[in-house]
Amino acid sequence: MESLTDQTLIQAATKAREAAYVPYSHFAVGAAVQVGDQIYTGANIENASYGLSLCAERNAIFQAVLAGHTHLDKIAVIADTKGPVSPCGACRQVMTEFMDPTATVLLTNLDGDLSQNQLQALIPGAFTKEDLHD
Ligand SMILES: O=c1ccn([C@H]2C[C@H](O)[C@@H](CO)O2)c(=O)[nH]1
Ligand SMILES: [Zn+2]
Repeated sequence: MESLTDQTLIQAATKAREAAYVPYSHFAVGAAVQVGDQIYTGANIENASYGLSLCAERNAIFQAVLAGHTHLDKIAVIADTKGPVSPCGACRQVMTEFMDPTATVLLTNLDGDLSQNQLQALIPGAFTKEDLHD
């Protein structure tokens, strides 16, 4: 089995983005999580009560978790932004729960601008379960 390429993961995020429900912001985001040779996808889903909206990244991550995976290898995120899309703080924190600090976060846009990051660079000093209790 050939290993899954970054382009394949980005394509999955791009396809997932088409299902975004964004009647308020009109800002569609797609995300795809890699676990081994499997891919779980998500898009942002908004609500008339704006604060209940959920980002693409968390929808994709939670799909993977619901399928039984709590250790995720990689995530790709795409939106129609000037440069590579920037995940919100909540999503960076949720990535921290299920990905290694050195795991790759691929951020891109519809023009193909791509930034490849280690998660730890996107959320320095992240709060983790190690910070709980003593
Ligand atoms: O990385 C991001 C940034 C924003 N959004 C969503 C939240 C909201 O639905 C819309 C505008 O903020 O985009 C994401 O899904 N991911
Ligand atoms: Zn977010």
